[in-house]
Amino acid sequence: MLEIQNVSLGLNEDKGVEILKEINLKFFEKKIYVITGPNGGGKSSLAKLIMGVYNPTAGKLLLDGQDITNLSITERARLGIGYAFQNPPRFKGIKVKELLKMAASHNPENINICDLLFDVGLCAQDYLNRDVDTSLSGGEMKRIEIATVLARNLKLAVFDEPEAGIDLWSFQKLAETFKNIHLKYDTTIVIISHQERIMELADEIILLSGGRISEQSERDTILAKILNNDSCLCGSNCAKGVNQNAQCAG
Ligand SMILES: Nc1ncnc2c1ncn2[C@@H]1O[C@H](COP(=O)(O)OP(=O)(O)OP(=O)(O)O)[C@@H](O)[C@H]1O
Repeated sequence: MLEIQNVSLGLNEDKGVEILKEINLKFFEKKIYVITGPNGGGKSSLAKLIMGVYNPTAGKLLLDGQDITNLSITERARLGIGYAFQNPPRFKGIKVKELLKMAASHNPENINICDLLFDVGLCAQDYLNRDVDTSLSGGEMKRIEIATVLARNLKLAVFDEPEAGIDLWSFQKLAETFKNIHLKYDTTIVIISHQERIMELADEIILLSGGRISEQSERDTILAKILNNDSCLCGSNCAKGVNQNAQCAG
């Protein structure tokens, strides 16, 4: 469905510093992919590249065979690629039902906004007329953001650290929400996350470090490696307790 072919991304002025290097990935229909790895590894940059916020300095992106490398965010959104923000924006003066109706405006007959709220664990009666402002808690806002992504009936939805700012209890519910979405909707889901509970939902886990894919495998194989490995994931082979007198390189 979405294919990333040999993509690199340079972000400073002369594009000399590569943040992503020779990335090759294929995302298939109706699967959940979790991208994980150390801070600064390139996860959010990869998400922005899929969205069209960044254009690659080399390589191509194909959606169902169509070259979308140079398409804008809006053009990609029209083709069914969407993104859920780490900190969802609040919209003063807009009610939850209006936000969801706007999101569903391309396929209003097929979307029941009450069902959508139910799917993300919110009671329609309590939330339809709430303002999308700071009166909503972080967890409620995240759920409403996920509901807007679902309302758009996307081919591919990217969620950047959906767990950020969510308390443990709400987090368990959020993980269940993703599970239910996966059962009910055809959307391919790409989640950027550091959380084991989210990684457990994945069909495949992609480990990104130093701008490269250091591993990509089905969930159980890679999860076992991550959880049993006390060496760091940065790709420099630094292991706990080894050579304690070593100076940091560079
Ligand atoms: N606009 C930018 N200009 C210059 N450097 C950038 C820019 N955006 C990101 N970077 C750098 O690129 C690298 C990858 O950043 P990115 O945000 O993609 O990492 P990440 O894996 O999402 O990290 P985290 O887990 O901390 O969210 C980092 O070293 C970051 O400082």
